Amino acid sequence: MILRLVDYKKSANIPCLLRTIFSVGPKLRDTDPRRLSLFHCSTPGLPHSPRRNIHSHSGPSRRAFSSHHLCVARSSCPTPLLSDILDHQRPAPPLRWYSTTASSFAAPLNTEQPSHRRTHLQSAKMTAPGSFRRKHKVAVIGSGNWGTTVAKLVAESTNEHPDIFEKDVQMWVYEEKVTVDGETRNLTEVINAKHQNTKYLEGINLPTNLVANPSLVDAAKDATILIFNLPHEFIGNICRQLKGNILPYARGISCIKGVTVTDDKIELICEFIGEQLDIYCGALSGANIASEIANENWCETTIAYNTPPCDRHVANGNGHANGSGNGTYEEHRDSRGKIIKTKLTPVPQNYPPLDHDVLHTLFSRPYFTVSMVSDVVGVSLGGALKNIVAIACGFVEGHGWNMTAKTAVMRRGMLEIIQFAREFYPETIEPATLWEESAGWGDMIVSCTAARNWRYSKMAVERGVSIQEIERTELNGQKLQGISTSREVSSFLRARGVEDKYPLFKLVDGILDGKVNVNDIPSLFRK
Ligand SMILES: NC(=O)C1=CN([C@@H]2O[C@H](COP(=O)(O)OP(=O)(O)OC[C@H]3O[C@@H](n4cnc5c(N)ncnc54)[C@H](O)[C@@H]3O)[C@@H](O)[C@H]2O)C=CC1
Ligand SMILES: O=C(CO)COP(=O)(O)O
Repeated sequence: MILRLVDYKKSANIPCLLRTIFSVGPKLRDTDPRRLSLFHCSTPGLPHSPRRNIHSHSGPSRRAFSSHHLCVARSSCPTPLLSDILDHQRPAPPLRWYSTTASSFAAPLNTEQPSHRRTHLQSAKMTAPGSFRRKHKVAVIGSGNWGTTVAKLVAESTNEHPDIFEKDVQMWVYEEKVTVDGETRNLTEVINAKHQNTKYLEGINLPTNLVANPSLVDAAKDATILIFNLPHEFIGNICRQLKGNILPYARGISCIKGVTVTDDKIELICEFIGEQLDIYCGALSGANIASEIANENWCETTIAYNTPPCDRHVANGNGHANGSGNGTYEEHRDSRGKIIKTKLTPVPQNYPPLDHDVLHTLFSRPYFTVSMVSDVVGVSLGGALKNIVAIACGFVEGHGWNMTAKTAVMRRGMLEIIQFAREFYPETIEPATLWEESAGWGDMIVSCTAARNWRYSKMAVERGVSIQEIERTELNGQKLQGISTSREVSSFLRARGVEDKYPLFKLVDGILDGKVNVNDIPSLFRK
C-alpha cells in the first residue's frame, strides 16, 4: 500500500500525524515494503523527512498520484483511522481522494467528531476519483414548490459532475391536470415539454436533464440516491409503494419538514423512510424559501448524514464489504443510539463512495451553500417544529402585534424545540445545531417572517377564517406543514402527559382547534 499525505500546509497536526505513521510504519513495511510518500501542494521548501521511506514532492501532478491508493488530507487525521488504513494489507483498486478537511476524511471512516459539525470548507470536486465504473443515479420524489427547486439544483449538479453522477435526474410527479395556454394537459407532459413546473414553480426554467415521471416506481428505479421532497403526510403511502422496488443499497436524503407520529410514537421522517425502505436516509433542512432559491438567490442549508459503517469500505480501500476491514458487519445506529433493525446493503465499491463529499457535491450550487453535519435530530426537529412556531407568529402578527411580539414567540418556540429534542432524543441531540446551523435559528427566523406557514396563518387571523380554509382557497395545491405537525406533536405530548411542559405548542394546537384565542398568547410569558 502506498499512502500519500496531501497539502499539509499550516497544519498544526502534521507532526502528530507523522509520528503516527512512523509508529505504524513497520507494519506497513512488513506487508508491502513500498514507499510511504508525502506530498504537499503549495508550500515550497518542504523539509525532507529523515526517514528513508518518506519522500516529498512539491507541486501537484496527476502522474505523481497514479501509483497511489490513498491520498489523505492534511489536518487532524485521527490516529485510529490512520492505523486502520495502514493496517490494510490489500491495495485498494480505486484511488481514493480525500479533500483537505479532516472532517471529510474522518466522516467516511466513522470517527466521532468532537462537534456536531462536519462542515465542508471546500468543494468536494476533489473527491471524485473518476475511476469508478458506476455512477450515482439520482431521483427526486416529489415535485411541489421545494421538490421542484431541489430537483432543479441537483440536476444542475449532475450535469456538472458526469464523473460521479448520471446526467438525467428523474423527478416523480403526483400527476394532475393543469391548464396551460387554454389547454388541459398532464403536469408531467407540461414539465417535460416546457421545462417548467407551471403549477408549483411557475416561471422558473428547469434543466433539460430533469425528467418528470408520473410513475413512482419507474422514477426510483436504479436510483442510488433518492431525494424525498413532498408534504410529510404523504410519505407513508409513498414508502408503501416504493418498498421492494428500489435498489437495496439506495440511500436517501429527506428534505421533508415534519415528523411521523404513529401509535403515540414519534419518528424523524428520515428514519421513518429508512425503516420503511430498509435503507439509510439523512436529512436536509435550512432557512430555505423555494421561490428564492429557484431564482438563484443565495442562501445556505444543512445536511445531516451519518455515513453508514457498511458504506465506508471504499473509503477504507480494504476491498471488504464492510468498513471494519475484517469482514465483520458493523451495525448502524439510529438517532436514539440504537442499532437499526435493518441490515443495510453496502453501496457497491464500483460506485463513488456515498459519503459527505458526494452529497456535498450533489447539493451545492453557487447560490446554495451546504453545511454537512452529523446531528440528524437537530436538523430534522429544527425543520419540523419551527413550523408550529411560524404559525404562532402568523397569529400574533395577524392579531396586530408586531416584530417584538413575534421575537418573544420565536424565543419561546426555540426553547420548546430544544427541550423537545433533549427530552425525546437525549442520546444524540446536539443543541449547537439549533443555535449554529441554518437548520436551527436560521430556519426559525425565515419561517416566522417570510414563509408560507407564517404568511397564511396571519392571513387567516386577518380574514377571520380558519387556516385550513386559507390553505384550501389560497395555496393552489401547496400544503402548510405546520397544521398537521402541530396536531401530531400535540397528540404525542398529550399521550405522554407532558403537554403542559410545552405551552406554546399546546396553545397553537388549541387555537387551531378553535378552543383558545390568540389573545391568550401573552399569558404564556407571565410567570
Ligand atoms: N416550499 C418551500 O419553500 C419549502 C418547503 N419545504 C418542505 O418541503 C416539503 C415539500 O413541500 P413543497 O415541495 O413545498 O410542496 P408543496 O406544498 O408546494 O406542494 C404540495 C405537493 O404535494 C403533492 N401532492 C398532493 N397530493 C398528493 C398525494 N396524495 N400524494 C403525494 N403527493 C401529493 C402535490 O403534487 C405537490 O407536489 C414540505 O415538507 C415542506 O415543509 C422545505 C423548505 C422550503
Ligand atoms: O421551511 C421553509 C423555510 O425554511 C418553508 O416554510 P413554509 O412551508 O412555511 O413556506
